[in-house]
Amino acid sequence: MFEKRKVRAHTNIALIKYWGKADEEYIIPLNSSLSLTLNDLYAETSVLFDPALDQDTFYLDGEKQNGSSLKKVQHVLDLVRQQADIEVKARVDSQNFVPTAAGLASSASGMAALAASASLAAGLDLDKKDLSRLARRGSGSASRSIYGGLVQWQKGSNDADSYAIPIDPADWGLGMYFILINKEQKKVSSRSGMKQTVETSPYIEEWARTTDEDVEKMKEAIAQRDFTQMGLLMERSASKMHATTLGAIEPFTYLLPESLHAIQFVQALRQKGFDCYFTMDAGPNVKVLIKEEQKAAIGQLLQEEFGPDKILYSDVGPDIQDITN
Ligand SMILES: O=C(O)C[C@@](O)(CF)CCOP(=O)(O)OP(=O)(O)O
Repeated sequence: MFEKRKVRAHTNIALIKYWGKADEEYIIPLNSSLSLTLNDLYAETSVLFDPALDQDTFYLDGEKQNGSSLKKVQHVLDLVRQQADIEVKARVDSQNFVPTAAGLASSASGMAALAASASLAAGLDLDKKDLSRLARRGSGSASRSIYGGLVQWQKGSNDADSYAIPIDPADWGLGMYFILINKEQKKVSSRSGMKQTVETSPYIEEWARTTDEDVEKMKEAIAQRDFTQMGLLMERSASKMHATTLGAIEPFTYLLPESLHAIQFVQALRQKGFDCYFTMDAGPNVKVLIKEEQKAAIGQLLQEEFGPDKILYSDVGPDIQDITN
């Protein structure tokens, strides 16, 4: 009756950030965003709808999950059951293929892989647009992991028109370094961080108003293959996003002192003539967009400064893949 399906989806890092929801239930964002899908960080998720099960079960890296992570998975399973007109419970197994370094597993790849494997396992054959919409309901940034390369999540205004579209395969020599900052403080999740910011920060309106414009400028820079403009727009977006949290009540920041050190080191490399630009998300790690041709030189300098175990590299990743064996 039902067969198990398995999908691999890759992590994406936003160059122009998604930060804030216009609608919490449908995860409609305040602004459009634009990301780069990465090859070396991905999730593989399998789903089997099984009439013998009396409840959904979810295993993450072999550990049975309960609480909020199970609820997020069940939310996507319920949407799939609605669309497929079935009531059957499912077993979900998800594995994160990220270097053991903490804080790199992203809900984006996991939720995108879940949306695709669950819909296939329920007998639905959604196109990429509808897969992106379904993944979005699991986690906003997951809507972008349906595609490889450079991807825009067009904010839309409702469930039907808020989804990602591929912008550029980015097969012209881009790459990204991760500087892994050790984490002392408990991480504020992106979901709760953006909620608090939307509700209390005076800067959120300006964030939303200017970010759609930033997406258009980024698309122009991509079309021109203007790496410098891409890098500058990316740094401004990350800085603007993190500025909004400092205006929240109560103020908070994802930056640790080591994050600032890393940012200043990246900017110092630029003064020395390297093409490298930073970005940051809802955590202290610093990501560095580079040209693949400078990978060795920049990598060596980063490893010397931060230690080889704190530096990871990924080149550009592909669309989601059905890997049902
Ligand atoms: O990725 C970006 O555009 C920027 C961020 O990573 C933060 F810096 C936001 C990711 O938010 P997500 O985890 O998707 O939130 P959800 O919709 O509440 O699940």
